[in-house]
Amino acid sequence: METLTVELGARSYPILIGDGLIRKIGEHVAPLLKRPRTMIVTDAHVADHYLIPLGTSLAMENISISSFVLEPGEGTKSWAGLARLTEWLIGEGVERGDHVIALGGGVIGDLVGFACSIVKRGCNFIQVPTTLLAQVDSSVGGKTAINVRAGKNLIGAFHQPAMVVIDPTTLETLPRRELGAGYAEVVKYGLIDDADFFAWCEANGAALLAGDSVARHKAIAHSVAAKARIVAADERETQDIRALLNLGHSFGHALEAETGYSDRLLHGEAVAAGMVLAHQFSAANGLCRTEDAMRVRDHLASLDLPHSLASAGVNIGGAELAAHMAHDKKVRGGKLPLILTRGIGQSFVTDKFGLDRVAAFLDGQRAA
Ligand SMILES: NC(=O)c1ccc[n+]([C@@H]2O[C@H](COP(=O)([O-])OP(=O)(O)OC[C@H]3O[C@@H](n4cnc5c(N)ncnc54)[C@H](O)[C@@H]3O)[C@@H](O)[C@H]2O)c1
Ligand SMILES: O=C(O)C(=O)C[C@@H](O)[C@H](O)[C@H](O)COP(=O)(O)O
Ligand SMILES: [Zn+2]
Repeated sequence: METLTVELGARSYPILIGDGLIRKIGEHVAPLLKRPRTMIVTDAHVADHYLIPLGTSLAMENISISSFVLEPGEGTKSWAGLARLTEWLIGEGVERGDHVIALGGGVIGDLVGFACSIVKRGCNFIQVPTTLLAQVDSSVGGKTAINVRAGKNLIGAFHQPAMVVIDPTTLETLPRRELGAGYAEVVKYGLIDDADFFAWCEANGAALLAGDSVARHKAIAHSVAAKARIVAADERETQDIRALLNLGHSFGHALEAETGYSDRLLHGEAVAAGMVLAHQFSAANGLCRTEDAMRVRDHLASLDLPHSLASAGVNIGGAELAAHMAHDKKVRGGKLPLILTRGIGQSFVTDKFGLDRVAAFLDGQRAA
C-alpha cells in the first residue's frame, strides 16, 4: 500500500492506494471513528459490486453500518438528490463527529461531500472512489457541489474528506466508456505543467484503457500526487494555482450544460473536448503552436474521446455556448479567467479574452 498526504495543516489527510484495499478498509477507518458507527452512501451500480465487501470489512471491526443507495448518473448531483440524502442522514441520527463513507464515482463523492458540509453544520466524510475519474481527481481536494439549472457545480462548498481510500482493482468492473472519461482528467495533469507525463500518456494511454494494471497504478499515483500538491498550495482556488485544474472545464462545463448533464456527454468526455478547444483557442490567438493543439487532439481522438464540438455532439451557436461560461465560479469583476496554454505542459490563467472572442472562436469550430 502507498500513502500520500494532502498537506493542509490541521485538515491534512491521507490518501491510501492499494489493490484490494476495499476489502481491508475497516482497519483503516476504525481508528478515525469516535463511535463504532458509519453510514455508507453509494449508487446502485457500485452497490452491486462493492457494498457487501466494504460493509463486511467494517463489520469485522465491529463497526455498525447503514447504507443508502442512490440512482447512478449526473442527475443525482441535484437539489433532489441532496434533499433525499440529507433527510436520510438526519433520519439515521448522524452526529457531527461521525464519518460518512462516499463509495462511488465523482457524482457520489461530490454529493456526499456537500451533504456532509451542511448536515448539522458539518460532519466528516471518507472518500472511497471507484471510477478512474474519482481516483485521480474528484476524491481529493474537497470541492463538493451539486449542479443547478444555471450551471455546473454552482451550489457547493469546500469540505475536505478525512481520508481517501483508493482500490485500483475496482476499475476492473468499470465500463470502458467511463474509464475513458476518467482518463481525460489524467491527461489534464500532463497538459497543465508536466510535458513528460503527457508523453507518458501518449505511450501508455491505450494500455491503461485496455486494463494494464502497471499503467493504471502509475496514472493514479502520479495524478493524485499532482492534485495533492496543487490543493496544498491553493486550497480555495484564490491564487491562480488550483485554477489550472480547470483546464478544459470552462469549455467542458458549457458542453455539459448543452447536453443536459446527461450520459449524452460524460464530465470527463466534456473535459477532453474542452482541453482540445482550450489548446485550439490558444493556437488561434498565437499563444501556442498549432502542432501542440493537434497533438492533444490526436491523442484523445486515438482513444475515442470527444475532441471537437461535433464529436461531443454539440451543434449550436458560439454565443449560446459562451453564455454558459458567464456563470463560471472563477469570474472576477465580470471577467472570465480562461486556462490557456503556451504549449504542452505550459498552461496558465488569463482574463485577457472576452466572451465575444470565445463565441466567435466557437462559431469557427462549429463550422470546422
Ligand atoms: N470534486 C472534484 O474535484 C471533481 C473533479 C472531477 C469531476 N468531478 C465531478 O465528478 C462527476 C463525474 O464523476 P464520475 O466520472 O466518477 O461519474 P459517476 O460518479 O457518475 O460514475 C460513473 C458511472 O460508473 C458507475 N460506477 C462507478 N464505479 C464503478 C465501478 N467500479 N464498477 C462499475 N460501475 C461503476 C456509476 O454507477 C456511474 O454509472 C461530475 O459530476 C464531475 O463534475 C468533481
Ligand atoms: O479540483 C479542482 O479544483 C478541479 O477543478 C477539478 C475538476 O476536474 C473538477 O471537475 C471540478 O469540480 C471543477 O471545478 P469547478 O470549480 O469548475 O466546478
Ligand atoms: Zn473535472
